Amino acid sequence: MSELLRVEHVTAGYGDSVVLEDISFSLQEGGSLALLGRNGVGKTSLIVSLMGLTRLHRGSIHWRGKDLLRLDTHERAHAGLGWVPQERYMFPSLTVEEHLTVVARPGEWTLKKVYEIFPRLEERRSNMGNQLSGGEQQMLAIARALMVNPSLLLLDEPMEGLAPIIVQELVRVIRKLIATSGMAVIVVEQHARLALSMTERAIVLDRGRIVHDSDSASLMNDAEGLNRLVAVA
Ligand SMILES: Nc1ncnc2c1ncn2[C@@H]1O[C@H](COP(=O)(O)OP(=O)(O)OP(=O)(O)O)[C@@H](O)[C@H]1O
Repeated sequence: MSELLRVEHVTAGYGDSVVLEDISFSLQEGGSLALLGRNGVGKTSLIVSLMGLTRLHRGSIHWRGKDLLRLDTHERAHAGLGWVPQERYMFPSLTVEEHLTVVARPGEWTLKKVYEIFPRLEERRSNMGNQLSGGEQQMLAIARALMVNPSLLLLDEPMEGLAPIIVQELVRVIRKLIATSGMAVIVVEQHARLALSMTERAIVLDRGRIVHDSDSASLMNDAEGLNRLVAVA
């Protein structure tokens, strides 16, 4: 597998304030990474930095060997970064199906295939964005990102605020995406064990720095370390 993303010594923030310091990691095509850490340590800031929405003070980001920093957010999306933000940004005046078709780009992911993995969205295809439950909105947010046919899916706390049964359903879908789609995934999650169970590798942030980098299975098996790093229940 070849390298998809390489982040080197990235220091970034908002205006003059620095919230990420000296971040380095890489991701292979089709790879999966859990991005963990307590509240406010910089997980979302790292995701939005990949999309070009923070101020980069130092460092470099390469995408398939090319300088990603030269591209604006829109161009990064076109290059294959599929971002599912924490806020789901549904449009009240569009139906489920319209949300999906307006962004569609050619590739493996079609309306039919997206409905296969999210049958609930097919049932709701004519409902408006504001007529969906939180879980359905999250499914639609992921489905919408898939319709763009990204090479990397960035999931920012996809399970947040969802009922356990919906969490189970989403975990099943995300596992399947990671295992079978050839698409790379970075998942930010408060539920550390859940994220570790879905991914190959994990990094943990603390106050804007990477304090742990390993394969997900070994962090999962290190209950004490995991508790120290992310204070899991
Ligand atoms: N738009 C912004 N402008 C200024 N500071 C921000 C902005 N967004 C986040 N921050 C600050 O950056 C730091 C990291 O926040 P971030 O949201 O990246 O952390 P997080 O790990 O994703 O937290 P959470 O789990 O609560 O979402 C925090 O101190 C936060 O206050």
